[in-house]
Amino acid sequence: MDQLKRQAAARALEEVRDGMQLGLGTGSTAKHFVELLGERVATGLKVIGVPTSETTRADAMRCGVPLTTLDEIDHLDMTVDGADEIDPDFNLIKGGGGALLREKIVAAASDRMIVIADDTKWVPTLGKFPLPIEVIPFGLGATRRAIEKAFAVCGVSGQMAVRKAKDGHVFVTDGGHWIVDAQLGCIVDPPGLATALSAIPGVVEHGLFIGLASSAVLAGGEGIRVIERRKPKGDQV
Ligand SMILES: O=C(CO)[C@H](O)[C@H](O)COP(=O)(O)O
Repeated sequence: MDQLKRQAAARALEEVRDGMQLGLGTGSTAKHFVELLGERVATGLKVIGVPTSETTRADAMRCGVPLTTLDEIDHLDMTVDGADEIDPDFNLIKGGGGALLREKIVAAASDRMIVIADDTKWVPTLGKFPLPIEVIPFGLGATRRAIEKAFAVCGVSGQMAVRKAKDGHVFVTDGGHWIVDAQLGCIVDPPGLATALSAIPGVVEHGLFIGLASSAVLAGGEGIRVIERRKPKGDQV
């Protein structure tokens, strides 16, 4: 599986051009991209990256990829990031690694978002992977009740759990927030659910990426598939 992830990352690297400003994703697949990009930078490629997490920042620095911020530059040419699920409309679930907030800010600031993944991530319907929802710890009970109401309005339901880190303590995001993972099974209307979750005050961000991904590079046993999204970028929630 790790080999497939690296193959997808290598294919995405072919889209990188000299002088590009790049969003650098988070997760095991995106890490391959950062490592391969570092190898190209070492042989003269000129790019600059904006990392989507402190982990990716550390990886990029280790690999020699020059970094900047969205305060210093006004747009990104392309973001390359992984995903937990991708559906045929290019709706995504992201946030398995807890970086969904910065990932979404960076993707939204990019002209293109290429999703790199092994092909098990390509699914007919989103929802088997628990949906990460980044929340403010204050008033969490009220926020959870509001999320349950949003689920009911959007025709989904399921258990929610505050994410724990490996040491058993609550997982805290780079932004200092918590994550609630929701086991929904099948999300019938991802754009509708995204809109409903975005309207809840205690929700900082959610892992539904709607209208952000432009293409997917999927690596599987039978090779690599590059799938382009037909609709133009811009209907993101
Ligand atoms: O959204 C993410 C992190 O917040 C990751 O891109 C997603 O979890 C996929 O990770 P991996 O490449 O390790 O399977």
